[in-house]
Amino acid sequence: MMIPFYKMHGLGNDFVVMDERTERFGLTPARIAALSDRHRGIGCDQFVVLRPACRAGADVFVRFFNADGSESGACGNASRCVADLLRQQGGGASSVLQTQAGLLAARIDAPGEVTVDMGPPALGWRDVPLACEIDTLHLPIDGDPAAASMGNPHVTFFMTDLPDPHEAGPALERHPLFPERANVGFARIMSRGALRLRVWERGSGLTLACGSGACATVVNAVRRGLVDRTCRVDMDGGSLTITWRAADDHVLMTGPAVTSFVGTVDLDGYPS
Ligand SMILES: N[C@H](CCC[C@H](N)C(=O)O)C(=O)O
Repeated sequence: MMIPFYKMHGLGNDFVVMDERTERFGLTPARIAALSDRHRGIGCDQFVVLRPACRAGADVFVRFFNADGSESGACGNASRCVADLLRQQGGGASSVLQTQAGLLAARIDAPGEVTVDMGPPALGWRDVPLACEIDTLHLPIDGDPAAASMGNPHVTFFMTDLPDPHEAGPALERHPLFPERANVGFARIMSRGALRLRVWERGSGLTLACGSGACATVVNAVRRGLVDRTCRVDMDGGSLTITWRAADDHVLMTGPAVTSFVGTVDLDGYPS
């Protein structure tokens, strides 16, 4: 069964996008993980599935899956890519994405430049979620991190020298304090308007960029009084501009979206 897919990326955080708006392809977690494998499959950080929207005002329902097959409520870089894909398919400059974390408004600012309203952060311990009632601004973990949710769990360590995320990332991703695991951000403040970030992502490992991680990191940095509400986030793959808007508590994320290629894959060769 030959199925088309789009290969896309946001700052090198890459995706396979499959469109199930008219037909289902039996995309189980096992099949998604096999397709996401960089040696035996197509290869990607996240696998994105489009479904018909079922909430009023939404243009499409988008589901995000990590390379290990686990599902996430949010994926900022992929959200920008889906918005650009809708534009390529004849949509206008504005679209609304239905996600597990809520409705996201997206706007094409210029070709390949997209702003997504990621909605408000969730800052309570149950929201992240954490395993017990704890102040999310100072977690009882070495390095005194903060935690926040952008529809997915993020823990942020503020440091002067960024470590190799491969060293501490895997254990922190699965720390007992995070019952749904966590995306682990390592951030260095450069000024009131800029920070450097590397993220060990839940279910995918180190990526070149993490959109929801950039949002959560700016939120946590503002909460700590370290940066202003509009901040540039520099990651290995490039930079995003994040604004945590005081007027409505929403977090806006602006950055690129790229279609690398379109392909087809025979799903019969992958486990169901
Ligand atoms: N690994 C994340 C999902 C992808 C997030 C990242 N790629 C982004 O751009 O937000 C999680 O399991 O919550």
